[in-house]
This record gives sequence, C-alpha cells and structure tokens, in this order.
Amino acid sequence: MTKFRKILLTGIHGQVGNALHPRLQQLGQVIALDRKQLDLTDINAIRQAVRDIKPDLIINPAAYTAVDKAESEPALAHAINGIAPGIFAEEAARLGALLVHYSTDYVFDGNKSSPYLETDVPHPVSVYGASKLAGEQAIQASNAHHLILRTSWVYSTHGKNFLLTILRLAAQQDTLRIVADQFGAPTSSNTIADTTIAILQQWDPQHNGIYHLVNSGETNWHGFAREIILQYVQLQKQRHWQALKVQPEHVIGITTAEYPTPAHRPTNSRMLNKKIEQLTGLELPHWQTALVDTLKQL
Ligand SMILES: NC(=O)C1=CN([C@@H]2O[C@H](COP(=O)(O)OP(=O)(O)OC[C@H]3O[C@@H](n4cnc5c(N)ncnc54)[C@H](OP(=O)(O)O)[C@@H]3O)[C@@H](O)[C@H]2O)C=CC1
Ligand SMILES: Cc1cn([C@H]2C[C@H](O)[C@@H](COP(=O)(O)OP(=O)(O)O[C@H]3O[C@@H](C)C(=O)[C@@H](O)[C@H]3O)O2)c(=O)[nH]c1=O
Ligand SMILES: [Mg+2]
Repeated sequence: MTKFRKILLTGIHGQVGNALHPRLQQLGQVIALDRKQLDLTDINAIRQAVRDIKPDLIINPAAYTAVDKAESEPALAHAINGIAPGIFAEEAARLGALLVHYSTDYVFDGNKSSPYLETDVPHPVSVYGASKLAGEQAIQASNAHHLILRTSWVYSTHGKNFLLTILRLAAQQDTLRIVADQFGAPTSSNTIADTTIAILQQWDPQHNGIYHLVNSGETNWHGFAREIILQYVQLQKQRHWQALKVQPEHVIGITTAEYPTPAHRPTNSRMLNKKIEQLTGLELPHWQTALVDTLKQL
C-alpha cells in the first residue's frame, strides 16, 4: 500500500531515522536527507528543500540529543530542536502535508507521582527538554497536520545510547554504579519505527496531536543496566560474544546526587501509552521483550 506519494525523512544516521528508513519504503517513495544534505540550523535550506521536494509526508527524527552538552550549547540545541520543527510545520501546512515529529519525556519535570498523560502540562528542567518543548509548541501553533510522538530512553544496536554505553563499560570495569532514582521506560528504536508505521498506515487528519510512544512497563536506569547485563550473559555463550568483566550483582544502584551531571533529569519519566494503543489497536511490547529482540540483533 503506498499511502503517501513522497516522504521526506531527516536524521537517517540516527537511531530512530535508521530504523524508519527501510520500513518507510512500503508507504511511499522516501527521500532521505542527512545533515550534509540538509543542515537543520539553516532555516532557508529547510524551506527550499521542502519546496523543491514537495512531499506529502515529512518525518523528522533528527535532533540535538546530547542532554548534558546542551546545557552549554543552548542556542544550537534550540535552533535544531525548537526552531527547525516549526519551519517544517509551516512548509507542511503550505503543502497540506503531514508532519511526524519526535519528542521526549524530558519535557516533563518529573514531579508527578504517576505516569504522564498527553494532557499533562510540560515543564522541562533541562536545556534539551526546553528546546524539545519549543519544537512541540511551534508545530502545534502551525496549521500543519501533525503527529508528535513522545518517546523515552531510546536505544538500538548502533549510535550513542545507554545499552551500548553499558556494554562498553561492562567489558572494561568490574563494577558499574548507576542511578536508581530516575524512573521511566527504555524504548527500542524498532518499537518506535514499527509503531510509527502502524499509525501512518491508518492515518487520518482527525488523529492530529501528541502521543506517548514508549515500551510498556517501567524501571530505573539501574534496573535497565542490570537487565542488559543479565540478558547479555544469557545470550553470550550460544552467540560467542566476549565475556564481560561485570557480574550482574556488581551493578550498584546509586542516587542522582552521587552521579552529578550538567543537566537535571526528571525523577519520574514514566508515560502512559494508552492513547497510541487505542489508535493503533496495538499493545506496545514490554521493555524487557524489546531489549532481548535488540540484543539478538547485535
Ligand atoms: N535518544 C533518546 O534517548 C531519545 C530521543 N528522543 C527523540 O527521538 C528523536 C530521535 O532520536 P535519536 O534517533 O535517538 O537521535 P540520534 O542522536 O541518534 O540522531 C539524531 C540525528 O539528528 C541528526 N542531526 C543532528 N543535528 C543536525 C543538524 N543540524 N542538521 C541535520 N541533522 C542533524 C544527526 O545527524 P548526524 O548523524 O550527522 O550527527 C542524527 O542523524 C529525536 O527527536 C529525539 O529528541 C526522545 C526520547 C529519547
Ligand atoms: C553511563 C552512566 C550513566 N548514569 C546515569 C546518568 C543518567 O541519569 C542515566 C542515563 O544516562 P544517559 O546519559 O544515557 O541518559 P540521557 O542522555 O539523559 O538519556 C536521555 O536522552 C535524551 C535524548 C532523551 O530524550 C531521554 O529520553 C533520555 O533517553 O544514567 C549512571 O548513573 N552511571 C553511568 O555509568
Ligand atoms: Mg545521553
């Protein structure tokens, strides 16, 4: 089914863009632009690219994602995460195209004691979070058809992510110290891409809006790290992977105060994905299931 004529995709070397790229071929002709072909800090270049290509679907997983570095580069983070999405939205509106954009749990302050809903008021506590919220608001202020998909703790077999960081550290050190007081849901780039395709297959203008898109269940960063080690050890023998120095019991839970970073991170990053499950009729996989699936692709 080619539901769309021309799909403009950004961020193809990133985690989510890389997972989307092959899957999108089933929906239409994909024109993928990486940073060299389209620099999102260049507003005129964004306008020109959209006007030249005339897509009926724009998907923008490109973003400035270095959370700590953003604290010292707020203008750059804001240009890419706050301004560029609004330009895509203005151009999408001119063409009557749909804009699919990704956002983050870090738009919330984390002070809620239960999982966040799409109707909860965002209040970011980091430069990255504020820049992503500005992007959401710019899209919402436009007349473009849009889907804003908020996800969290994204990992995949490539790129910069917590899964690969933990495996790298676990091969070098015999102890890992990981914060155990920030709660959320690790989400695989495969789940994000599969769910995006499912929404697009049945897309209708009345679906415009924000959706939380996370693997189900919850943990904290320490729980995620421990599960990575446990699952790796289980798969290791049959797959002839290198041994780790760390034993699962040597993944130590610590407090946020014991791991100081430039950026503040929310204590509660949990988000309910009921709205997107109702729309797609899908049950999003549990984070532990998605993790095994990703590890098997290493
Ligand atoms: N990673 C995570 O944990 C989470 C991510 N998200 C959101 O999900 C989306 C996808 O994230 P993810 O795939 O992990 O991100 P990545 O950091 O893996 O990829 C980001 C991509 O954006 C590109 N990019 C960065 N700056 C520019 C620029 N100036 N012009 C053009 N392209 C640029 C990068 O290009 P290059 O390859 O050249 O560097 C890269 O391909 C983003 O919107 C992010 O905010 C939400 C929650 C969690
Ligand atoms: C490597 C390491 C991290 N940590 C902590 C720091 C932090 O609180 C947590 C995760 O670290 P990271 O730097 O991977 O996380 P971070 O870069 O904050 O990840 C975020 O990225 C952006 C793009 C998002 O949108 C968020 O959803 C989230 O995925 O683990 C430790 O406690 N010990 C360690 O050895
Ligand atoms: Mg990071």
